[in-house]
Amino acid sequence: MQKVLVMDGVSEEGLRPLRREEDIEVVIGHKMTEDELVRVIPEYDALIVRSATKVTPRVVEAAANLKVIGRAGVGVDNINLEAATARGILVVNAPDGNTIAATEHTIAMMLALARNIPQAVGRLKEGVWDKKAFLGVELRDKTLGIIGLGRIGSAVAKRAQALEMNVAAYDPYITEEKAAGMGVELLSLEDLFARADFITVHMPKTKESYHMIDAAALAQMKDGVRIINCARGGIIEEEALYQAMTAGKVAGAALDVFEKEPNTDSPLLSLPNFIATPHLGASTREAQLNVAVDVSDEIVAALRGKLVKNTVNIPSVNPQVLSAIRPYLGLAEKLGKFLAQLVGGRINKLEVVYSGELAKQEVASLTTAVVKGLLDPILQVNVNFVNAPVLAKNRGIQVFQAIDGEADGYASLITVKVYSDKTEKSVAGTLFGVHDPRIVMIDGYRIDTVPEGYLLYVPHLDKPRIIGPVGVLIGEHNINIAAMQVGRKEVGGRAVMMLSVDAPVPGETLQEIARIEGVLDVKMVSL
Ligand SMILES: NC(=O)C1=CN([C@@H]2O[C@H](COP(=O)(O)OP(=O)(O)OC[C@H]3O[C@@H](n4cnc5c(N)ncnc54)[C@H](O)[C@@H]3O)[C@@H](O)[C@H]2O)C=CC1
Ligand SMILES: O=C(O)CCC(=O)C(=O)O
Repeated sequence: MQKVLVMDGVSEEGLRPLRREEDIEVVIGHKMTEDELVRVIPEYDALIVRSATKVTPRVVEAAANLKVIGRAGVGVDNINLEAATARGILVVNAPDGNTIAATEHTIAMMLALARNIPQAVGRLKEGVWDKKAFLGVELRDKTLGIIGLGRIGSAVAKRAQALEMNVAAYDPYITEEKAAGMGVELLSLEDLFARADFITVHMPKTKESYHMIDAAALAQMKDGVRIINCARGGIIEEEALYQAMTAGKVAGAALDVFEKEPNTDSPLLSLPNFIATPHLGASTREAQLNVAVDVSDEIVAALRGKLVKNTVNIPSVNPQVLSAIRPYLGLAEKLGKFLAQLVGGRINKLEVVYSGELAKQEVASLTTAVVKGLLDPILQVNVNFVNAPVLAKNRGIQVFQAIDGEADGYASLITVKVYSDKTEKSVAGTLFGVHDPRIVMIDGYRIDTVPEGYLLYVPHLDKPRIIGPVGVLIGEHNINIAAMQVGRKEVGGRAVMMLSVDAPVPGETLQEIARIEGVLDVKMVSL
């Protein structure tokens, strides 16, 4: 039975995909301190959170059985990705389900800001009919500056255009053509600050975006600018915003998010032209159902080892690419595992070259599979697709990936070369048909070996009275030889013998084989 802990009031209805799995137990958690979460987390295989629960390094460290963390929403800044990745815990999110909710909230905040709606409602509820105090501004013909033109930013742009606003954006990661296709002018940040009457931010909180709107940025803006943040607290420096509002530089601001949440004592809340909501951007019935269903589907897939679409800490692979590379994943991992057992010394470099049909695919996941295979026999920790690249980096192993059109007559070929401080070794593999993996080259020697079970690798000199004695020694230990191939480049030169055996050959037999005249080395490999 796998256990999933669901925090932060994720929609119960949306948990249906999890609830219908008989071998998955869903536990609804109440609000917990970090210490409480640290205490209970070892029991769980999966954790689902919104933004309230902080998945800190301590929580991750304690999570002995955790395989996946699901964020029922977009932003994952409450999850320590570095710690999760190092522990091999997959992090997934639900990036599409609340786009419209956050977009509509942004538009609602902009309109509320322009027409002082929250303040007017407050006065009326106090019994004051005050028409004069709440003179607003129109949106038509005003310039809206959007910082971050992703899912929500573009949906905001579309709605602002319907309100007859001029829409400009700053987003260093999208092309001018893409923005132009939305009828949005892409500007530098300075130009956006200089031109916008309203500014709304829609990017994640990163090192780059943290306090992006600070005193210096505010000083570059138009007098009377209005600012909205329905993305993440911390993008706007709140103290600087407070100063700019009291100085009259900023005519109004609307925040759905604060640097510290919950937040009920921000000085901003005392300003009459400041409005705020308690992180309600995603709080619609529809969005909460969408994100809960999406994240539940992802958790089920992750626990079953199936394709997960919205991975945050490993590259997502689109389904078409995945179906092309999936048959090679096992082979790639075995090539790494094979070399790990052949190469001696401290590994410092790995090269993976893809040829033939595979050279046309996105092969990053195959390289991760090779790294996983290479590290698995070496490390004590659990190596998986999430932590393999980090573990390689931490051990100083440089990983290079290249493509080469020539597949040496095969439909596709994966060639892996490993360098250590003592030696270098290479192996190449292919698939015959769809399900038939083969090692076809070792150190440039042609061979044809099924990468499975126990393999004996014996480089030797190409001369009589070597193959026979090796076979006899193995037979004397009652170990059956299932297959044997020899590869050589020239008669009488060096050659490679590969034997598939039905059981591991004991150490003393390996030593006896090594003593046969002409045998250069002997290694037992288990795949
Ligand atoms: N208030 C709420 O309840 C909600 C908040 N959000 C937040 O909204 C934000 C945006 O979400 P999506 O549009 O779905 O994300 P997205 O990933 O589709 O778009 C983000 C955009 O920001 C751009 N960007 C990244 N760094 C930037 C920088 N330094 N300067 C300018 N642009 C930058 C990216 O190129 C991308 O186009 C996220 O932080 C998310 O957490 C999302 C949903 C609900
Ligand atoms: O779950 C929520 O209410 C917040 C959603 C959010 O901030 C996000 O999806 O990034």
